[in-house]
Amino acid sequence: MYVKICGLREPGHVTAAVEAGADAIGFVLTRSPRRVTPARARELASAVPQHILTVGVFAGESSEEVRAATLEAGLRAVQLHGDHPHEDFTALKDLGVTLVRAGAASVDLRCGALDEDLLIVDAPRPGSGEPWDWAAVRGRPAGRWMLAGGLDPSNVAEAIAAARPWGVDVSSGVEAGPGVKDSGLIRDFVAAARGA
Ligand SMILES: O=C(O)c1ccccc1N[C@@H]1O[C@H](COP(=O)(O)O)[C@@H](O)[C@H]1O
Repeated sequence: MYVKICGLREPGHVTAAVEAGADAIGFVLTRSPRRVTPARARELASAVPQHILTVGVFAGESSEEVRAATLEAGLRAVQLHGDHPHEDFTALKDLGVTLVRAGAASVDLRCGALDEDLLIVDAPRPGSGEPWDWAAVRGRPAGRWMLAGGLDPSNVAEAIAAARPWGVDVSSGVEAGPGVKDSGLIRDFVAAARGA
């Protein structure tokens, strides 16, 4: 089970995610209580070993803005939320980073449909921590897609059983309060996802 921990802002929480065995760590570079600057993301990502994917999270920025922030932060993946057209993915191909498309269950759920490398199937409001009907995406074609939206250490095993994803992605569910991560919850989440 591939596990991504998103919205990290403090070095101690990055260390907790690395030590817990996360496969990917996300830095939010768009409007959110978890937003960091590209410079801060670079600083935080410098402590992440090469085998863990560092991801910049965007929602609605232009491909030029995404490109500039990703290069400044030195990240290895770009995650685009919302209705980004195919052209945005095409325009970012030459960055040489992993492209992640994130959208609600109502969008085109075929991974690769817009030339992305990974897909995230999320709640209607990303980063809200609101659970949704995870079982609604069960039976979709197998592929590199992550389930997100309202996951936490106590429900991730149930969500995996319901949706049967390739991976899971969490932000709010490993926080003590809005935008404030909790190292214990990060450890619990990774363990629960891997034990599912
Ligand atoms: O985490 C955020 O603040 C965020 C803001 C804007 C777009 C995406 C964001 N995070 C992504 O949202 C889901 C997780 O949401 P939840 O809080 O666990 O319910 C996941 O895809 C994050 O990468």
